[in-house]
Amino acid sequence: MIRLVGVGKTYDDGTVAVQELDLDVPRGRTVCLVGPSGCGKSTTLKMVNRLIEPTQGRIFLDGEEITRADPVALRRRIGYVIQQVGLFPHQSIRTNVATVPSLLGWDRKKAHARADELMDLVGLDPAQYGGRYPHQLSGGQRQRVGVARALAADPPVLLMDEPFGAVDPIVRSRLQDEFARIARDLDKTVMFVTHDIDEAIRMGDKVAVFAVGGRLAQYDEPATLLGRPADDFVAEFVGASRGLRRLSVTPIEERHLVRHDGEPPAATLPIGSTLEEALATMLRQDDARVAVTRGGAMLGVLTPGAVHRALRTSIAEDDPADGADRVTAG
Ligand SMILES: Nc1ncnc2c1ncn2[C@@H]1O[C@H](COP(=O)(O)OP(=O)(O)OP(=O)(O)O)[C@@H](O)[C@H]1O
Repeated sequence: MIRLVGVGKTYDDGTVAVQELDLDVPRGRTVCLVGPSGCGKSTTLKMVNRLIEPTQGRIFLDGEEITRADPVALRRRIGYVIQQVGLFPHQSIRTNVATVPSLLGWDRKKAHARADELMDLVGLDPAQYGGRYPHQLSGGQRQRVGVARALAADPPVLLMDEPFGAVDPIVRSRLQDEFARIARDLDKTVMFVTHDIDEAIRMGDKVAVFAVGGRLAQYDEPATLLGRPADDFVAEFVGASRGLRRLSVTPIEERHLVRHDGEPPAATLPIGSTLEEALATMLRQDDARVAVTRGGAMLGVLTPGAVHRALRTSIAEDDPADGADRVTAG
């Protein structure tokens, strides 16, 4: 859907922000660009909607080279969400969300109906918030408005630059979950910039790790990134606790389950849920076991020991040097 081929950007003062970048963002998927400050993430994003022109290489959207496209028409196909949401302070939330439909010439009633529908989608009651002004909302609510506004013209592509950077961790985690659901339900192709590896792993179907100087250090699915970092830089960036981070990307499989005798546990999860969900379920109750089901039928039981073994096995399978021989059954 979005394809960068040999893309580079050297600013006028000689700063090399991005080097020889090849990146393919598949349709309907979310790709997170992550890396330390100044490594060229935002520059990359802005080259896709032509806020910045590359000095090298070519960028394609749906097979069409974007440098040949009219920038205004291009931006209608690409929603853009940034951290400082940039809402119009003297316009109501409803009017803010309806900005793009109004620019596209929709009549006011239709544009406002669309705005209400989108406010609902991002979890803001239009009756309660539609008439308010931006300063009457919390930071998290403003971010939701930013997402709603970017979705208003129903663009197939969304570019998001640290959209949830300015809100507290709890609100942030809710926004991440809700946005992931919306992107999936609406089948959006998303490029998402963050400097937070946890956010990248949580949101990305694939994650591109950038090193300073705009070099792409690794481009892989989250589990591969955690299991097999391409080099020391990536290993350090994903961090020493990458074993823990695997919890959220490792699905429960049948081989992880133990047989149960007697009374089955009350808590259940469908097979394919993550080990993180299993652990969270265990922590919510006194019984530390979870029944794992497929189509309502129980396949077996997950215990804390089984979660530990599953995690150790998955680390070992990816990186035999990291303890394969120490994983024991039982
Ligand atoms: N207009 C500009 N002129 C010169 N250098 C620039 C310009 N804009 C950005 N840069 C430089 O390009 C490099 C990449 O910047 P960019 O904003 O893409 O990084 P980033 O990875 O998004 O950083 P952050 O996480 O801090 O937002 C940085 O060294 C930055 O100082």
